[in-house]
Amino acid sequence: MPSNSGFDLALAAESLRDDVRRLARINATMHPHEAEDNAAELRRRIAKTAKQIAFETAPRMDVVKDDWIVLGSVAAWNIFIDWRAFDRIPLDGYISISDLARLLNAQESLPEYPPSSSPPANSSPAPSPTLTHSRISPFYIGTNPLSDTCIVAVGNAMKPFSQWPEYFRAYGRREPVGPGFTPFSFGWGHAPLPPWEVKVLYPLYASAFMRTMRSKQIAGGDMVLTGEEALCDLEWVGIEALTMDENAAVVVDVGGGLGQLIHLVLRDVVGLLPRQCVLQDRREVIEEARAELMRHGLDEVVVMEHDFHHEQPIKGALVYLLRRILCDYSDEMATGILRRLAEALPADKPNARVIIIEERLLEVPTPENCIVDLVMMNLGGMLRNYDKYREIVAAAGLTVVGYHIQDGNPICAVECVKIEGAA
Ligand SMILES: C[S@@+](CC[C@H](N)C(=O)[O-])C[C@H]1O[C@@H](n2cnc3c(N)ncnc32)[C@H](O)[C@@H]1O
Repeated sequence: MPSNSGFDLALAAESLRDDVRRLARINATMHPHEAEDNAAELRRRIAKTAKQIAFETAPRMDVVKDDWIVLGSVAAWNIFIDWRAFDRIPLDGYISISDLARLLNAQESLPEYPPSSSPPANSSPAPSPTLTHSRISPFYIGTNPLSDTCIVAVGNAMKPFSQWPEYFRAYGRREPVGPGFTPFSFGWGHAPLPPWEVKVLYPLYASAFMRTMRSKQIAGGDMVLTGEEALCDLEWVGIEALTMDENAAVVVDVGGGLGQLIHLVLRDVVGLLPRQCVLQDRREVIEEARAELMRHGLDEVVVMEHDFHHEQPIKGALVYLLRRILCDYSDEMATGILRRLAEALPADKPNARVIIIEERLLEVPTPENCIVDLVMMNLGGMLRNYDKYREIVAAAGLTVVGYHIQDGNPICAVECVKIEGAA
């Protein structure tokens, strides 16, 4: 019967039952470890329907309380990650709470409140109280790239979120424009500083953040850059690079982090030489970026310190890449960054361009897309759609010549060239 919200409980329950049977049939044909990573869409649908049913049927107070439990659970896995407690739990066994407490140098009563995602297994043959891994908690082990993403989810999202009431009381009910006085800076106790200056004060957090940028598991982390599968096919860049001086700057990755995108560009774009690529970033990132590129045999990539709010020192490159940069900034600041690149584009290469690659604001935002947008607001930025890109790009003296999106992928690539006659 449909509820007040239009949700048809009986229909949902039937489709849940059918999907669960489908999954059980798939699981039956596979080894449990294989089955875990299979049928992702089906699993997602089951979980979503089950959550909807729970939301529509549970006593209303329980739904409210569930959110409180989530808050506690986040606090628990956050401290377990910080103390590397997950790393101490054997993958195929258990650890007693007292042994864990001893290894963590913590009072025994503290790890007695385990993150809810790692409940002690009922079938554990160990004397209680013990902890075992759940199917999720190995993701929180320090060597797993997802654990860095969890650290960043707390630092960029939960910490500022929890201070929103004070933030908006102090600065008014409007979106931040940056660079300082962002919810992120406020949440970390350094309101006047821009977020990147705050991160410098917390080197462990800053390195966890840089590692997440390298992660292939976050949106846009693993991109194909040529051919039919590419979001934005850069094959032409390699062809053109062959006609250019071997030491000319062809591709400049502005705010390129540890070189994760340059690495993919050089993997895919045939004809482009490492020495024709430039990676620019902040001072504290550059040394690590150089070491990282050397580790991948890309020591000929030119690595330089540069602040993208200032004049671009490399003039006349064929492509300036801005991946996951503009979404951190308000329209005014993003326009400033683009204008520096518009000024650097060569007048004699009409196909030279700035390419923006980052998550876009979806027409029908998914819950994940909404959260990313809110996290960007914490930093003083936002997600944008085609119209919003067109506005900031035009304000910078550029025009959009390509807007590339793919079904089921929130990342977009925006290709921009200089408006003829623009200074
Ligand atoms: C969100 S990360 C994106 C990194 C990389 N472009 C990617 O997509 O993986 C933002 C990058 O911009 C760099 N950054 C921040 N402010 C900068 C500035 N003013 N000038 C140059 N780089 C900056 C950061 O150090 C970081 O590497």
